[in-house]
Amino acid sequence: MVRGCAPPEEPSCWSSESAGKESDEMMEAKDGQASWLGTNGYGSRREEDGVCHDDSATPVRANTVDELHSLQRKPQVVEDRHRLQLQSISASLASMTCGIGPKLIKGDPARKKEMVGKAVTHHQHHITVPTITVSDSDLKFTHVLYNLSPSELYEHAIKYEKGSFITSSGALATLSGAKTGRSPRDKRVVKDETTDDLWWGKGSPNIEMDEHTFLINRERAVDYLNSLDKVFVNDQFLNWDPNNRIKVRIISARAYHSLFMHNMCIRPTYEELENFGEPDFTIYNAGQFPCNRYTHYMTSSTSIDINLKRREMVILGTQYAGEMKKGLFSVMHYLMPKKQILSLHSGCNMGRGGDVALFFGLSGTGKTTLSTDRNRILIGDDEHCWSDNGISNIEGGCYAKCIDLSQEKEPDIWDAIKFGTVLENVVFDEHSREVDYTEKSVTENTRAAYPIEYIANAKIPCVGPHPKNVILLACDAFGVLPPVSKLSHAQTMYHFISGYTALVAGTEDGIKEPQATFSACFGAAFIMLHPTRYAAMLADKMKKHGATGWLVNTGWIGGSYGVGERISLAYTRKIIDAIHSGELLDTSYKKTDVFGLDIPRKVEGVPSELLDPINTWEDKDSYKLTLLKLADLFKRNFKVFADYKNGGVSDLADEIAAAGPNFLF
Ligand SMILES: Nc1ncnc2c1ncn2[C@@H]1O[C@H](COP(=O)(O)OP(=O)(O)OP(=O)(O)O)[C@@H](O)[C@H]1O
Ligand SMILES: O=C([O-])CC(=O)C(=O)O
Ligand SMILES: [Ca+2]
Ligand SMILES: [Mn+2]
Repeated sequence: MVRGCAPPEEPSCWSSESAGKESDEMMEAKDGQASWLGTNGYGSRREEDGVCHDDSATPVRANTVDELHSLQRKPQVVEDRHRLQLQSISASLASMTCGIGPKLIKGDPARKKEMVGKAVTHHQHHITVPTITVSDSDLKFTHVLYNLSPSELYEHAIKYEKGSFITSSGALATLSGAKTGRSPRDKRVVKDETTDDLWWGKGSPNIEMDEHTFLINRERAVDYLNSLDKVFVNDQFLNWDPNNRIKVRIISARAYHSLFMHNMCIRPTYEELENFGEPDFTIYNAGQFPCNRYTHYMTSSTSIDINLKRREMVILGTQYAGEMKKGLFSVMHYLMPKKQILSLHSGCNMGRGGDVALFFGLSGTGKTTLSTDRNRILIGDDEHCWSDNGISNIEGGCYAKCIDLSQEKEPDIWDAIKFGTVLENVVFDEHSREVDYTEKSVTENTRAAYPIEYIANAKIPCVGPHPKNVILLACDAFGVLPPVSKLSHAQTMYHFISGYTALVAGTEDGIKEPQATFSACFGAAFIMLHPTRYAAMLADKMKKHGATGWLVNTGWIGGSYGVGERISLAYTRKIIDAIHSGELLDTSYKKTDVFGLDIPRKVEGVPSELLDPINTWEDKDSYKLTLLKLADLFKRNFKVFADYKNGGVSDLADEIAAAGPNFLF
């Protein structure tokens, strides 16, 4: 039995409580034969007719299997507030052209049949919007599956979504469909009178769209969602800082999407949900349905559209769940700086003594891997805010890369992959359901999304004091950046604005092998304002709170990609330990040519010859050429920022530009 509870109309002797009492009595009765025999109550043997009946257990009071099943479930109490929730959801799903929302019923459409003969309205609350019916879609009901639990979402996924399976660890394996990474080229932002301060034009991730086209796509998504039998609705929060938290609503067609967001956003308590009211931002995820390529601004059948004025986002033509996560992150990159709060594409953890470290870096550089650390408390793995009160995580979950995941190297992430976790695009044994993390046959970008409390030493609530160390992670496929260097203030800004890495395969659609990339603020795909605006805020906060900047190369040593190899995670962890402990603050340093980086001569647990990359390259000439090549790429990339006058860091601009590589080519 899932729950030993009876429907409220049944006498209380059917409750689990009295069932428990009965068995106690039976235990007592064991000693005294007299009371054991001849009793007629449940739980005893009757021998009056000379036949020993096998009914020593309490018989079930049900005439059919269906009735028995109905006893399993504790019905939800339905009250007036559910009507308000449904009204709010119907308003969210209102079509622009007819101005009214669909008729909604709360509950699973599959349970309709079971309910026949029962008091359906006890379980399924519905609202109807008074209207003169003009279309067939107005005649139907849409079932709303509101903030379902992981167990319920598992059942929906397994029943209705191809490719959904329970793996041997209990995680839900699922497929994200044709897209296995984000599609930044298909992202659009509505340009209107409220978005003058956004970063537009060359280098910006914000490709413009007009309001009318947005509404066309919105209508397409809403019509699609309303045509379905059922939609999933998640009402959740973003940002653990209670003063700056926002309420988000995600309307989607797949249990996979609903479970993903359940894990990734902050889960409201029962009381918080009672008082949720209207969302601050709504996502319409109609990912299975394409956009119409004849629509203006559309260059493919995928479109991810953000409208800041309407506080809405529409997803068409991609089921990759990361679009929702990172779409909301873009929104936070717009909203938070307006309140002087810096939004960051970074991981964050804290030592037992309260020292906080930020881990910046592009996709695949190690934010999740390195912020998840046995010896430290995890605040978050990917998206944070830095306000006057300190750091807060934006999310309620983590999103780890799984390719080549091993229990030995990443034990905490391994342990987090259990019941409730969404495993995207992994390959598993058909029978044992053991996942093979080395398999890339669906994609290299396999992922696990789990609630943050699945990491044993997570900090709940996910907030912490001002950071002491700011670690910039780069996965340098050229293999010329040192494994670790200490940065001056200007160098920290230079490398933050540059946002260099060698993008690791897969996270962005179409990238199949590492290639050098510059992405301002280590997240150009998500920022909304000009990069210098975020950099100025970071400079200010680091100065004010005395944080030290570090550049850590989690990429190649001993040669470029193809010749050398990626530095071992074990060494990188030793380097990070030395930063946290303060060991690297008082060690001796030497300055490198070209980039002018200060590299330590010694790090506990790491062979010293690794610390200067020239030592690990066999071909020294090739090393020098590669170093100059990378430096040149840095210079070219930085030119657009050095020329930029309106970012608010003009006094700093020269100093920052001078902190980049210096050489004659
Ligand atoms: N030396 C190393 N340091 C860090 N990570 C390493 C190292 N060597 C290999 N890796 C692997 O690189 C990957 C880093 O991915 P991770 O999930 O931490 O990326 P991320 O920065 O969080 O990216 P995203 O923003 O896309 O989530 C992991 O698969 C990790 O096992
Ligand atoms: O958004 C994603 O798909 C994964 C991620 O964290 C990133 O790319 O930074
Ligand atoms: Ca991550
Ligand atoms: Mn990320």
